[in-house]
Amino acid sequence: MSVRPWTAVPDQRGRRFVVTGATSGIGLMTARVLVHRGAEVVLGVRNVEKGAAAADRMTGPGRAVVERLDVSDLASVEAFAERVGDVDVLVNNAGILGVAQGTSVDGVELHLATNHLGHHALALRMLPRIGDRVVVVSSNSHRHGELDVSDLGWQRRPYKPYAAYAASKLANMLFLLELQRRLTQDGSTLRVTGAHPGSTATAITASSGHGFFSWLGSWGHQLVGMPAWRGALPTLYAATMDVPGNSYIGPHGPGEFLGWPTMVGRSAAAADPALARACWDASVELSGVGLSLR
Ligand SMILES: NC(=O)c1ccc[n+]([C@@H]2O[C@H](COP(=O)([O-])OP(=O)(O)OC[C@H]3O[C@@H](n4cnc5c(N)ncnc54)[C@H](O)[C@@H]3O)[C@@H](O)[C@H]2O)c1
Repeated sequence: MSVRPWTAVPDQRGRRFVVTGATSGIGLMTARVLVHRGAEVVLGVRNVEKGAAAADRMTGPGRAVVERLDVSDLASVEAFAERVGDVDVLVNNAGILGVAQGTSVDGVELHLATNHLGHHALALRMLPRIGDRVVVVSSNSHRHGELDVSDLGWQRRPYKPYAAYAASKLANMLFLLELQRRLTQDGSTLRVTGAHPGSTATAITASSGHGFFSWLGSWGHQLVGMPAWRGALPTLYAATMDVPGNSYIGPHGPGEFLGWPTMVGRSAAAADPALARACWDASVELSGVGLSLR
């Protein structure tokens, strides 16, 4: 398959976005490009000083505003969703990888709480005020993910940081599938799209493990990973181009490293409607937030 180079993010004047985790890496670059193309972008960030410094460096006809958001904390998600107002697009980007076993303030395993559950709650709380679409930033690591909905806290299995990351990224894919299914069933025209950045040299490996192999993996990632502008392209494509709901956009090219945004495949588990429903039900139970379009 030949895929044409794409960097032409359409004019975004008059459009409003939320990007979570916009102080570094792919989220920072996504927000920066959107502001450059004329959008107003709400940066949902844990550290508002860092957010303000990032916003100051964004130039263009658009503008960036900073709002506090700890996506691993369901109370913070609720407060953010109440403050943020109407948007066209929510980009669920914030993420952590390979951290030591731990739980969020709500008692949920940290990868699941940050990468999936907080974003599930955020999207569902904001949905009545979203005009166009929700973008789920997942990863092809979802292919290695196994989601045991009866043991989301890793109580009955030995905890493995990368397995927990992959499971949370599979949960992202299942959320994409199930939210789109429910919206379509309810007659909504809202779209849900997914993105896989490809291997990108960002800070995400900085918090993962401290052993030799973690260090080696992190170092290798920095050495061979794409620059953040390139890793942001699938997200920008999924957020701004006219693609159908449930599209999953990633780089097409040699391995994970180069290539231009296009539709890419997903694992069988990520397309399993029964698993998507089970993940949805478990997430609603943990977060207390379900689907309401009003
Ligand atoms: N870098 C890669 O190779 C790669 C590959 C596939 C998928 N991804 C995905 O891309 C997304 C962005 O990652 P990145 O590589 O830019 O990493 P990064 O570490 O540079 O950025 C992650 C951002 O999320 C924020 N964040 C983390 N926990 C948060 C919380 N509780 N509340 C609010 N913000 C929080 C961080 O502060 C940071 O701004 C993640 O979802 C990741 O899984 C990255």
